[in-house]
Amino acid sequence: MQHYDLIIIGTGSGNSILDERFRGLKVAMIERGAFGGTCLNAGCIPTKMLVYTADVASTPAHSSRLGVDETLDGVRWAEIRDRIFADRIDLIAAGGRDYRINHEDNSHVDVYLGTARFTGERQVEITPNDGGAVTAISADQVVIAAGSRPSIPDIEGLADADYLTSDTVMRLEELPASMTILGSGFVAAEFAHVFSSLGVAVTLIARSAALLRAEDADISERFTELALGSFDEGGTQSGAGWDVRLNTSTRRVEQYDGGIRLHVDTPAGPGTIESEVLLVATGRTPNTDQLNVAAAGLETTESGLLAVDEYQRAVAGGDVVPGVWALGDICSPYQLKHVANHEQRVVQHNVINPEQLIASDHRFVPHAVFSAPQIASVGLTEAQALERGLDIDVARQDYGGIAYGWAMEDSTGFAKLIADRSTGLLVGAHIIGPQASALIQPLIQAMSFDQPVASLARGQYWIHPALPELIENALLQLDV
Ligand SMILES: Cc1cc2nc3c(=O)[nH]c(=O)nc-3n(C[C@H](O)[C@H](O)[C@H](O)COP(=O)(O)OP(=O)(O)OC[C@H]3O[C@@H](n4cnc5c(N)ncnc54)[C@H](O)[C@@H]3O)c2cc1C
Ligand SMILES: NC(=O)c1ccc[n+]([C@@H]2O[C@H](COP(=O)([O-])OP(=O)(O)OC[C@H]3O[C@@H](n4cnc5c(N)ncnc54)[C@H](O)[C@@H]3O)[C@@H](O)[C@H]2O)c1
Repeated sequence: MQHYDLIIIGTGSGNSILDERFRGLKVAMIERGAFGGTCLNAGCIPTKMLVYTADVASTPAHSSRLGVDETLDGVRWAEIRDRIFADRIDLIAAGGRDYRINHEDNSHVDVYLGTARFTGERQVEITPNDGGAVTAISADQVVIAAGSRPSIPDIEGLADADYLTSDTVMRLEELPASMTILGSGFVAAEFAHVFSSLGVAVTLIARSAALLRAEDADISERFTELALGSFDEGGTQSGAGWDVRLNTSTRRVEQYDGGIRLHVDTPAGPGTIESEVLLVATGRTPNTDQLNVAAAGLETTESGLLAVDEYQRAVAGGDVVPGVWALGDICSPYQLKHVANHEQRVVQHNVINPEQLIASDHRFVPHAVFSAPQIASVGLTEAQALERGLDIDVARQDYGGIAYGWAMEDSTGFAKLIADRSTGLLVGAHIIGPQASALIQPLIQAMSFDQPVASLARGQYWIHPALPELIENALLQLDV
């Protein structure tokens, strides 16, 4: 059995571990799919390239409020798709693979294109993609960066239906006339915006009474109102145009010639929903179940995440499993690329500095949902802060109350800040509206560096009359 200093399973965030400090190590890198993993090939990057395109395509729907009448003359799907994949992403993935396999920088690296599975402690067998013979290898250290995959609910008929997931929907040959999206989380919210803006009739199915239920309740409520199209104060940022079915559970899925039929239970009774395609967007499952982790003496949590400590070391039965590290979606409940990147830097440091371990910082993990409108969030929701018994003050500032918000005629967006009276520090920030993902950054910074609300608000200039005045005005309302 070939022995290595280091095995890395997965080339998403795992691909960034190797730098010049690893040149002295003999490394095996294993990848069963496209180089670069989910973010590059089927996640953050292509979705945001589509979201920006959708933002542009949807401006005519909103421009008349400014006295500008626009029309959308057409959408060239094949061109949009190929600009993203054929012209950019697929080239980067192929280039990354070629670099690891052929470049002299990587003469210390063996790349195995196949599926890894543990057979013992730090022992792995690889089934090659090309059908060749299974290879067994071992190493002193193993980094598990094998990510997650779309989870498919156990609904009668679904497994036999020709459904789409985030892995396949972006590469469709043609735009469908209609699409049902099962789920109401991140993926559903982003693709509903993308495909409805490109002219697809989108039906969104939510099991509960609100979309994006994990957000602060005010944010989830506003997003749901807008998606339903029932917000009537101008409704200019509305994602309306989606057919939103709340409190709806799916009993059975049936494929028919030309489409897919869902048999659903709704508050009004049983019914059916038909569309040309079905996108399943019901969460992601960590890939631990496919790795035979028990054979390596590794443990998983109830939700299937690989158990790790704050240094990203695998743990089992409360003890550290020597020489095994993990990062990203395989072990992280956040399932976000910036978290995977952070954990990758921690693992990278710790593998080569075993005497000076550094810990991951998960104190203030932000996220953004790139839908219509955008949402961004960091820290506690109001309900979580109250549950913790914090003495909080809450401020809410509308985009419509600041100069740039007037310029945009925004009547639906707002920022909600939550601060702890006992410390004068922010504990949560939530924004719904244009550029939310960019506007939230100074608040993440303040929380990460313990900057009090008062000095954040008045210890710096805020450019007038720019959009960040939304944040300045919200901060000034806080009585902490
Ligand atoms: C549609 C979508 C949009 C997203 N948008 C965002 C966003 O805007 N912002 C954000 O922060 N996050 C976003 N995410 C989440 C983000 O993509 C992930 O959190 C991130 O890519 C996880 O990185 P990772 O390195 O842990 O795993 P991955 O990038 O998934 O890498 C794991 C790699 O391991 C390989 N692998 C798995 N099992 C094996 C095996 N047994 N043998 C060999 N190889 C194996 C896989 O093929 C894969 O290449 C999005 C996700 C999706 C699905
Ligand atoms: N902008 C971003 O950062 C971004 C974008 C896309 C995805 N992601 C990451 O990918 C992960 C996966 O996204 P997602 O939207 O698939 O998951 P999610 O956890 O955000 O949402 C899952 C949705 O599916 C529903 N659901 C679960 N089981 C169901 C069932 N049996 N029947 C019907 N509905 C069901 C849930 O109620 C929820 O609405 C996210 O958690 C996120 O971390 C991030």
